[in-house]
Amino acid sequence: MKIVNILESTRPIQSNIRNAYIDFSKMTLSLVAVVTDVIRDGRPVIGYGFNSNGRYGQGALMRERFIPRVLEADPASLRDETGDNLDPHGIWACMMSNEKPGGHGERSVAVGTIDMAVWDAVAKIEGKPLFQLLAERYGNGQANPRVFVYAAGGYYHPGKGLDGLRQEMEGYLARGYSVVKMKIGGAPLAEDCARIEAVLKMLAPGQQLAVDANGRFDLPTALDYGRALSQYPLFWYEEAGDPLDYELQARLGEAYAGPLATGENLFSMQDARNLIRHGGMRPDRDWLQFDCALSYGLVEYLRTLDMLKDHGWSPSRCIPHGGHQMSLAIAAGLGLGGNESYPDLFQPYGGFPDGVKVDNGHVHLPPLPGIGFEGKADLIAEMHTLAR
Ligand SMILES: O=C([O-])CC(=O)C(=O)O
Ligand SMILES: [Mg+2]
Repeated sequence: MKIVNILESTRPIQSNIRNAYIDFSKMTLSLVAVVTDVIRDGRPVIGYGFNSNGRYGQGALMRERFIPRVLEADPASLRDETGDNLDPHGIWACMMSNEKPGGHGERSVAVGTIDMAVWDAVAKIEGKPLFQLLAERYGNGQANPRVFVYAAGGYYHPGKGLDGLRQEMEGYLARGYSVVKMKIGGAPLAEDCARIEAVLKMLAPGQQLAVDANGRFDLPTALDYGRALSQYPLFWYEEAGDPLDYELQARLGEAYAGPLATGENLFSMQDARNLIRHGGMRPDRDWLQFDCALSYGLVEYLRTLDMLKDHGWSPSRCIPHGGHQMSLAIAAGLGLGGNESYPDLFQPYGGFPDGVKVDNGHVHLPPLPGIGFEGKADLIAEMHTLAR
């Protein structure tokens, strides 16, 4: 068996929201299809992938380097030891041939997006859900398809105001989420505190709020916010400072007792390891948000999970950024703490298979072959425009 083609296309996911750092008025992503010559139910098996919001489409890199390397390789070097399926690790090594170490953000999104499509194809060829395949190959053999999810939103939005924020959060809570997240750092501290208090007042026992500064603060501002936020029972305080400022993260962790979260903008095992080595993150309460779709894919994420284990961290402290089904599958297969979701944003890419309901902050993944994209009608329709 072999890969016969890899297609990519840049697709819009723009909206008029804003976080503390960027607006999403021109946001795009790359959609990828890995077409194989394996036939199932009379059709070729095609794996699909896409990158998470926040980093734009990656077509140029894919077309110039990563796709030709795979298509020009000896197909035998990309198969697993059975010869009947692809080897994601071999394909990853092929994509990364003639690439120097370091500088990960330059290519980690392009590689991670193709890697997602490869895993989708591998699980479909095996005829099982990716979460089950992962539990069998890398986990304890037993997947847990019930996964914690939280609702991310609470963006700054022209004319939104406190009423708009409350309405948005009410919608998430009514849909069964128990944790909701909102942006901070895009308004003065006093205004952000008023926004936070407006949401906290709506929460019932067992429901919690997380806040996300998107890397906006210098150390004094991160600490000022930390002092103000410590009066609230927050689920977490996310990405206070620049993602690569491990010293800031460590100083904040000494001053702020509540849970901190970060990692969505760390794009390799080595960067994640620097956070663990130097960022003062606390394995008993903090959260790690590395997103495989931005950071070289699941092949690299497996290395990151190994690194975490070596440093005494449980995979249950990981709740990835991005709100895609790939991380849901990893969470169910390998025991992550849950996954982000954007109930009303970045559609049709985010979310769950049709009919999956959030119940008490959890979803139950249906046993669809692959990552599960075929279970989401609007998403698979978009994917079919690329290849079917
Ligand atoms: O606003 C964004 O860039 C997305 C983000 O930080 C998140 O989902 O945590
Ligand atoms: Mg974030």
